[in-house]
Amino acid sequence: MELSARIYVAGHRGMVGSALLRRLQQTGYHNLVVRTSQELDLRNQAAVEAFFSLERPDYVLLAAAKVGGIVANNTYRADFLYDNLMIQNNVIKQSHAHGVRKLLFLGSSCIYPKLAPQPIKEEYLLAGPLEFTNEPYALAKIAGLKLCEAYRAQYGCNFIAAMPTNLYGPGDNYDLQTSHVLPALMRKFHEARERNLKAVEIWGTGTPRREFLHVDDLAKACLHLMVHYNEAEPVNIGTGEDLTIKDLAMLIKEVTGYTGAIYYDISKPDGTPRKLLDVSKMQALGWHYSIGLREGIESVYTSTYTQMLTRKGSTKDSITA
Ligand SMILES: NC(=O)c1ccc[n+]([C@@H]2O[C@H](COP(=O)([O-])OP(=O)(O)OC[C@H]3O[C@@H](n4cnc5c(N)ncnc54)[C@H](OP(=O)(O)O)[C@@H]3O)[C@@H](O)[C@H]2O)c1
Ligand SMILES: C[C@@H]1O[C@H](OP(=O)(O)OP(=O)(O)OC[C@H]2O[C@@H](n3cnc4c(=O)[nH]c(N)nc43)[C@H](O)[C@@H]2O)[C@@H](O)[C@H](O)[C@@H]1O
Repeated sequence: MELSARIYVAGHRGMVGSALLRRLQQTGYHNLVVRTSQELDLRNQAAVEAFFSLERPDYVLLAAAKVGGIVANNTYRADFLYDNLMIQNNVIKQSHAHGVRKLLFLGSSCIYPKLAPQPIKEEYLLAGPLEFTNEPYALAKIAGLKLCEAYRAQYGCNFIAAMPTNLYGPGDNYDLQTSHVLPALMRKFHEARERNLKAVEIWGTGTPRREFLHVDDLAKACLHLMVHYNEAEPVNIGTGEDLTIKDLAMLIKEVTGYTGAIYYDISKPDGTPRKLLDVSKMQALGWHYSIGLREGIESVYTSTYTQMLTRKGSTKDSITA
């Protein structure tokens, strides 16, 4: 990608989109195209066509989606399926219609079967039933990666698909009902310490295992793929290491300095028992993560906590959002 190329970052205000924007700017790309969802609702087919006709980007990074944790996915099942299908169908189709040279589609590790062999290889896709709680979202993401594959087969489009593991970092969602586990526990432990609460509630049994990648590492991986990868098959992006939710809670409890008790609400779903990605394909392409989990959690907590103290950043960044 030439530094002068017109690059559209869809979802630039999100956790991933903003990390992509930071990385592109740090790398010297200066012809970047962005729109908020208020300026351009990507579910609106005519509006997306008009946008592409006006802006004619050379490259597209598709990081716009309806995203949330296990309870949000299981609550807003129709919205997670419909919104994500509409967003990706419109952006991928208009990217073809307007001659975009390369598009990166972001899926998720939840596309794989609930009980896939671990670590999960890309070829395990569709080899078994999905996890119920996020099946709508997973089906949308599978449709997105298949649509990229189909445009490549039929029209020769260079549309590639990355499957990131669970992510965290600046700009994460801290709403306790819709967020993912890591930001949720960071907020819960922080507020419990601030309010001197006796105990913190963890959802589920604490036994599921999860892999976590800092979003700045993901952004580097995405740009690496934009430069070095031109194949149809999706590529897993992760650390190749996981831990139990219980151990994650212990780590976040230690980082936040909370000293109270923990209890488990087993009425909440555990979801997939484990979804550790096989990251050998990405390693073969010459990329490896660099931000360790403890280091990443400490840096996110410190920066978010400082922002909250100085009342900076959008409410989304604030622990008390
Ligand atoms: N977070 C994770 O753990 C994780 C893991 C694997 C994969 N991913 C993937 O990474 C991508 C980004 O996730 P994220 O965590 O960055 O999510 P996020 O923080 O919620 O950001 C999502 C972005 O999508 C935009 N958006 C949503 N609906 C839209 C619409 N109708 N029209 C236009 N824009 C819309 C939002 O724009 P506004 O801010 O302007 O409203 C927002 O900036 C998604 O494809 C997700 O599936 C995320
Ligand atoms: C990457 C994302 O993975 C998501 O699955 P998934 O990791 O289970 O989503 P999370 O919401 O991160 O939950 C991971 C695990 O953490 C447990 N957990 C414990 N305490 C909490 C809490 O306070 N909040 C949350 N949110 N979880 C909590 C939760 O029950 C589950 O077993 C998919 O739903 C998305 O679609 C996406 O694919």
